[in-house]
Amino acid sequence: MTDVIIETHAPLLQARDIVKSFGPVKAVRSISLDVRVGEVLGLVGENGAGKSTLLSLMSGTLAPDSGELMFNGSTTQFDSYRAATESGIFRIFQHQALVPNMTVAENVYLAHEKAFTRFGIISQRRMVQKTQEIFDELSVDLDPTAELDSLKFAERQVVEIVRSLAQARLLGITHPVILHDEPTSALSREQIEFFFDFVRRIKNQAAQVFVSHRLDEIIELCDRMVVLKDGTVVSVQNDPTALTEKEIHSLMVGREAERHTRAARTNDETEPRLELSGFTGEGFSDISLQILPGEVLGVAGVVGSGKSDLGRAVFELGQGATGTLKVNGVEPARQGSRAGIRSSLGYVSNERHRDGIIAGMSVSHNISLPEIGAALGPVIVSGNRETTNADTAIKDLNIKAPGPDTLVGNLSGGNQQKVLLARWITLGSKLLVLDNPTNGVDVGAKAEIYRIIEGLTQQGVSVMLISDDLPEILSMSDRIVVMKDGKVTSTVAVDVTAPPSEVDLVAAMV
Ligand SMILES: Nc1ncnc2c1ncn2[C@@H]1O[C@H](COP(=O)(O)OP(=O)(O)OP(=O)(O)O)[C@@H](O)[C@H]1O
Repeated sequence: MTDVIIETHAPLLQARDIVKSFGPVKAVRSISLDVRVGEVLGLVGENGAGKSTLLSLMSGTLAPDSGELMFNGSTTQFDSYRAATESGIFRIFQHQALVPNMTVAENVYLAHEKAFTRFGIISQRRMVQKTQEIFDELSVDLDPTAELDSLKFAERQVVEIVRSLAQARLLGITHPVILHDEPTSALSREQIEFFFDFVRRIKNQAAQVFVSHRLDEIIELCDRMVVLKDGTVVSVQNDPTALTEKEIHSLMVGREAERHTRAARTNDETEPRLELSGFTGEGFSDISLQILPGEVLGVAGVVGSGKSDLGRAVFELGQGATGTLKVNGVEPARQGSRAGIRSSLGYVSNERHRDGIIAGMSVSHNISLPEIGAALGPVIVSGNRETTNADTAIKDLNIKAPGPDTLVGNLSGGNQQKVLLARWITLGSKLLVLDNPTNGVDVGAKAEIYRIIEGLTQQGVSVMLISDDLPEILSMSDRIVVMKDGKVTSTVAVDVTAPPSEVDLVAAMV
């Protein structure tokens, strides 16, 4: 950790009584808050509490219905994200806005090449030099000439933040506002340390807001914390370290989170639901494992260990892979994901935006998609059944949506994730491959999802739970396989009364 002497500053960005509704949904009801240079302000709240809407209002993607934004002491109105960045407000998303096959320096000055152009020629040398200067100043040990692709995810995130600082300087702005929107959800613990260290190091350079569902991270990183509930600020805490996760959660919802404890597997069927032997494909090799009916097999490993590749390959029934894959004792034809669905497999990917959700479709259509997608011929899903299924899912998974016809793109991130899970539950899949299924889901909803998974396993559903969330994998799994460099390096049986510690699991992972 780097020690930084923090200077105190006047508020850089202020929201005053800001209000935003979407039709009947009051996403933000009269919120006022200050963001200051020298601090990281944590923003927490349940799924749908209004965090993303507030960030969109502060960064010009949404206009408030009423209320005002003050930047540097003057009332401001940004009519686009571009206008906000030109004033020095940057939002950093989980899905990085970087260009993979360009160099680090080119990414840092993306869309600002003009500053390095003379007589129509871009001076790469000056761009690299400027990037190196800023890296030196911020003690960033990265090569400006490296291709972005060669960097780890957390390093790319640092490049994105440096870009905000560098571009602000080009525009003559001394202190930008940096809005970190759930930046850690795709990071391993080691990468989180690296990222946090950098965020702390730039405290005096920018005013930073940090949104996360991981309350331990809020306690670890943030100097102040604002708790949102139903679009209002319900609490401002000047020292989050004085609180426990449980206390923060009770501020968020008005009750304390229950820690999930699981009953041991009761199913006594012995024919494996899934059996892999010598299973080899892109990103993993020689995998041998079994999952029994009603069993949760946790798959742990650092980012890049091959666990996500393995999960996807199982769902695709080993298309393009070698070795044995059996579902219920039979080797199915390796025909990809549609055939996987027909073999009663369900899959939640860790990239909900890339291969999960269809934002422009309703909740009910999103839920019935696999049924339609997997069919060999035309299929009729009655509108009534679709609506009933969606109504049930909304109730069971506590999806915050006005109704089954709501477009999924209009739901908060965590609620979109619940819609993805609902697909497979509705379809009655017997083997669920879940890759970080509670990514972006709040603590309360997580407990609901765990209860649902447990209910499914009691009905004989098997689960391959791939997760970077160690408490999740430890509390949900009957057995855990640990992967490293594409191979299974150990298998741990979990005794529900005395599960292994996180430290033991991490030691096996690295
Ligand atoms: N474009 C939109 N159209 C309609 N409703 C919307 C839209 N964007 C957000 N909402 C609604 O506004 C409310 C607040 O959503 P928001 O995305 O701000 O929550 P959040 O706190 O960021 O949640 P999460 O933690 O799940 O990301 C939710 O009820 C959501 O469904």
